[in-house]
Amino acid sequence: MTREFLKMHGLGNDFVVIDARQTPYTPAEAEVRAISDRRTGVGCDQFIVLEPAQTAGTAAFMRIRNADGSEAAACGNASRCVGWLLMEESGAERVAFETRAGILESFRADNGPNGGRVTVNMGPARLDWAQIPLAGPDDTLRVDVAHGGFNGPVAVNMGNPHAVFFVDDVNAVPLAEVGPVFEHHPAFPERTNVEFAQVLSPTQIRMRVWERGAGITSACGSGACATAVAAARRGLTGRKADVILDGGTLTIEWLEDGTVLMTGPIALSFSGRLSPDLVPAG
Ligand SMILES: N[C@@H](CCC[C@H](N)C(=O)O)C(=O)O
Repeated sequence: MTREFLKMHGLGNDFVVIDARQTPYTPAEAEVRAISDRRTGVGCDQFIVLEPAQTAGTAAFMRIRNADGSEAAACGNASRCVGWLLMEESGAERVAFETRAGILESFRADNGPNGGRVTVNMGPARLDWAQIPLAGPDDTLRVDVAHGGFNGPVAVNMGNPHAVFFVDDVNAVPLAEVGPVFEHHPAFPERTNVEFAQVLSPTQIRMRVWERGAGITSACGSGACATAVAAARRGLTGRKADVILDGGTLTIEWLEDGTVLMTGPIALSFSGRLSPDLVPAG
């Protein structure tokens, strides 16, 4: 059976979205990798499957797979895309849906072109070493890892692990070289997303990302949240900041209740049908 899909993105961080609320779909790792492949498949950073809601009051369960087939508990940009889809479907101004990281609430920030800007509450930023998780007790404000002249990142869990390095010049960071080293560093037993951030002002941060399971992407929503939380924890910014990524800008606010709001544009690029050729035999 072939499946219909939507291709969506937030700031160029792109997703194949499959609605499996009526007909179950649990693709194997090899199938996710084949569909995510940009040369031979549809191509995407993350592969999103909407499953039936598991909790009363939620519209769906959002399952998140990285391009390498691994599963993630959080994806900020896909959450904004899925929030928009579910609001379009119901006509409601707010929607709640579930991820492995918990129940998220999303609402429209404005009604601009092609979906406008959408906000999602990503839930609490978790800051204890065991919640990141780190391999052992350490100060999450300056984790004891170093490579290639970079050291002491701030660790934040936004439903998924992040290591945020503050640097003087984000454009000078050899991301493709150092990103995978920190992603697979033994200090992070579940691997980690890796962000390099340059504070431009108390309300503006420039950030580039190496995503766990996907590599360099043009934006990472949970990474932008982690970066804003990390900057506020270090006293470099206030609790609200614009995070400027390669693909555009997200506005992040770390609320006093510990949860994090993220606002930015979403876009629906096209829809299609998966070719059976993309499903590896066996
Ligand atoms: N692009 C995402 C994050 C996707 C998951 C991440 N690579 C992980 O493995 O944790 C976002 O917008 O947050």
